[in-house]
Amino acid sequence: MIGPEAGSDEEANRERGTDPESAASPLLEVEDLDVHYPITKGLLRREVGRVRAVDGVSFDIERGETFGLVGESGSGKTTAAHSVLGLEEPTGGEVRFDGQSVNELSGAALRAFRRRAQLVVQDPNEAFNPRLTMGEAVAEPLVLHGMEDADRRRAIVEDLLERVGLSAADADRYPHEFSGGEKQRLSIARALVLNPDLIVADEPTSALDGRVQSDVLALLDDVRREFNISILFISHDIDVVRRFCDRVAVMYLGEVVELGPIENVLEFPAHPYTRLLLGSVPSLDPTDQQFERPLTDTVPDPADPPSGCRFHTRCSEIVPPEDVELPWEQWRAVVAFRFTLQAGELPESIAVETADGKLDDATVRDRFDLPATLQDDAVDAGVDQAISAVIAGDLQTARDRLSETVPTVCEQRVPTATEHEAAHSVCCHRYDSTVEAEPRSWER
Ligand SMILES: Nc1ncnc2c1ncn2[C@@H]1O[C@H](COP(=O)(O)OP(=O)(O)OP(=O)(O)O)[C@@H](O)[C@H]1O
Repeated sequence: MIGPEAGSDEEANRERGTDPESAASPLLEVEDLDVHYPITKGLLRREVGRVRAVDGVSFDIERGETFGLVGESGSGKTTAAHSVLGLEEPTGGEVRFDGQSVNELSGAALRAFRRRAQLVVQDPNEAFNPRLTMGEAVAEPLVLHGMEDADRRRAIVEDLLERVGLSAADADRYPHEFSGGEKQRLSIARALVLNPDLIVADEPTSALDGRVQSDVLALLDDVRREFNISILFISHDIDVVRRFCDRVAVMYLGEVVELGPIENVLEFPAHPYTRLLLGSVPSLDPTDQQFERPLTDTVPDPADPPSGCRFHTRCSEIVPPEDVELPWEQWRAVVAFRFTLQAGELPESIAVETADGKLDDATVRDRFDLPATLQDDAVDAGVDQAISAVIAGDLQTARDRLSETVPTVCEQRVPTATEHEAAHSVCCHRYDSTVEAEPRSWER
């Protein structure tokens, strides 16, 4: 073993989860996790709202598995990761490690957990004290956990440095003498020194260049295999997750919208948000189909998330009301108009022309790809009124008119997780048998 000596075999087995009873359950279980941050106001710090950074998130991680959490910045990945490590107290739900609730751990059990679950952060420059040699830095957790024998610490550190592709002599060098990639290798060595069962890697390669990124990913993969370590891998980059993870959960505004085996989710993405993330990965193949753009680029504020499906304000697959009869392109143009106005993303030219009193119906239609007449009479009338309101500079009336004209189930009901394929679930109304809408086809 790499780290400090364990006690009895039974204890060691229990700690590493290799006794038959604990090995049967996942190493990590995250159940209905909420982390809400209060928004306060005034001297008395009165709570006026909450940032729902993580909202009802559930997933498991098996022993030796690499599980990815992917989503845009602000989707709640880091907050979820910090709760897994017990660094952030959940507002609701539970994190269980080897069957035990992380937030109820204390004394020896808490110390054991701190040993068994380690964090590797994004920026290796922040991870090391410039005044400590790398040997001292990597050995620090051993000291904190009571290993007094300096020769033994040194032997463990030298062995680890070689395992992560550096040399034993590097133990005597200081952080500034290493490149970013080498420092990230050293962070991994430090995470390994206590013989962990779980490594939480928060964007571990996003501060590194392409080639170095691949080397660090390969190293993480090697140590996972060699030591049967589970990895919770956090990234905004779906392509990195594809190369590295066994399963993935896609997060949007604090919620998991799709979860399943990596090849399944990324080859047959069911959720429009997953499709959007995949579409934003540039393809080397020019014959690849271009994906539909989101309705708007504005990511809503997690302190005030949209009702129903949180993605509906950007979703290019948003479900039309049952009584609306429009060709797909017209429906898409109408909802893009609606949610662009709602997000306040009015094109600058329109804002200027409104102020000058020069805006007319044809210009608004042109900017929003709206035809002169829409095929559905009721929608046509509502859009006419909304355009008149935009020309008059009354955006609130325009928004109200459009939300009355094209209400959608996506804003009215919260979608629940539906089984899409084996072990693959998706939260989208298009997969709900009670909603009159089929999933749209996906081709890459
Ligand atoms: N301590 C805090 N107080 C208030 N809001 C917070 C706090 N920490 C995070 N948030 C908010 O919670 C949301 C989720 O943040 P988080 O850092 O978990 O997202 P992320 O997906 O990891 O994004 P990034 O990749 O940018 O770190 C964001 O809107 C963020 O502003």
